[in-house]
Amino acid sequence: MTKAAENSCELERLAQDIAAKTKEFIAVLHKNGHALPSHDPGLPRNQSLPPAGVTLQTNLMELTTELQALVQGPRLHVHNQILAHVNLVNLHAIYKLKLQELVPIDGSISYKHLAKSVGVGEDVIRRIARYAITKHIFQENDGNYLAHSATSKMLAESPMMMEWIGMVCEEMWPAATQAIPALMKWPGSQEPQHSGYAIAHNLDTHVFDMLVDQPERAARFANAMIYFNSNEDLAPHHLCDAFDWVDVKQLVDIGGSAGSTAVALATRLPELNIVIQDHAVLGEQAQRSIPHELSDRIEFMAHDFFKVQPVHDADAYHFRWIFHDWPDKYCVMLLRALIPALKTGARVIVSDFVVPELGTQSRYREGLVRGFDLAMMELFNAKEREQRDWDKLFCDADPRFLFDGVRAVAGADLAFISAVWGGA
Ligand SMILES: C[S@@+](CC[C@H](N)C(=O)[O-])C[C@H]1O[C@@H](n2cnc3c(N)ncnc32)[C@H](O)[C@@H]1O
Repeated sequence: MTKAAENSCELERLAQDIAAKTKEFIAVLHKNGHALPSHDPGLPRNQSLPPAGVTLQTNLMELTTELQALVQGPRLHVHNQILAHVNLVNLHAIYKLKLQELVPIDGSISYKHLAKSVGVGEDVIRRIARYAITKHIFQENDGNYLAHSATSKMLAESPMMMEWIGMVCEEMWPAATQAIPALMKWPGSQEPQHSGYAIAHNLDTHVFDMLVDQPERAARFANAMIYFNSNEDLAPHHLCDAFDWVDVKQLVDIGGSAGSTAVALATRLPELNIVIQDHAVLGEQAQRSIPHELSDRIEFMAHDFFKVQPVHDADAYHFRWIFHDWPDKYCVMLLRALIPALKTGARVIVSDFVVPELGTQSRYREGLVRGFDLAMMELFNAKEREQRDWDKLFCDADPRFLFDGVRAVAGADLAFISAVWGGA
């Protein structure tokens, strides 16, 4: 078979698979009483799909991404990736001008009125809105009025997602433009301040050390984490299914931010007591997020995780999305800071991505994790790690950490990596 014939077979195979999976997806939605996907803002959203629906959704994303790449051909495929950067210009405008809030939930607003409210020219507002409309964000009525689509309505009703958008547009995006200059300026560096973020924001410390003195930016970072954690595939409660918790009565959640993980664990594990440790600046936000009925089992403690661990003899010490913020040298320091507090058999758990070996998952799924990897590079000169990197980190920190492998939980994007303290 010629190469051209093979490609046409590949296209047809993808199209047939897409048609078959779409049918299955619709059947699952019907079976579970869900509305079919639509851009209509009047239809229900946030339908939590059953596991079969989530799998089909992922399959369809994988297949349609592959179909698009083939149909576009190499030139258009790259061309469209480059053009996509203006999506951030558009989302930044929506965030900054609060357009999602100004458009009434059940009505519309004229461009003229909108322009007056935000103090920007009507022509500019119309251009921003009309680009957004091409991405299914907002819809236009009668040529002069802006109304919600399903997506813009979701933005209006998701303040934490808007915080994430603001964080990406104002903190990460400038950093992204400096990521490669940083690599070239400090080749092979193991210092977190040798990053695109540091150049873009004129910093000589780690991002989190800067945030200590900037409560508003710190709160936006924490809110972005709350948004992430509210997505089922990244929800902290999956950790409950990774281990047998019978013997775990006390856990320290190190770098636990405003407490999403602590609340999720304490809700499902009624015997568990949790200490959240983070910078003092997050204490108030954490106190607010702990429900009254859990307040006798969760406490917040201000603690710098590079200093010696003050909570001795806990059954488990947990780091969620901490190690990927730091180069290896600092991860080893984090583990060593625990040692004086550890009793024999204490478990150290890390909830983080594990980068799959190249080609062992779909390009779509592998691309998501490798995207985080580059984001960690731009922000902190840090990285996501493969399984062997995790093993090595524990080993480099101290051979008495007995690496206990990586656990996966169905439906969870993060993996659960752990080691047991074998020292006396
Ligand atoms: C990416 S966030 C992860 C938050 C949380 N574990 C989660 O999964 O939602 C990293 C956290 O580490 C905290 N952090 C950074 N440096 C720290 C330090 N030296 N001591 C304690 N916490 C720190 C930050 O304040 C932030 O809450």
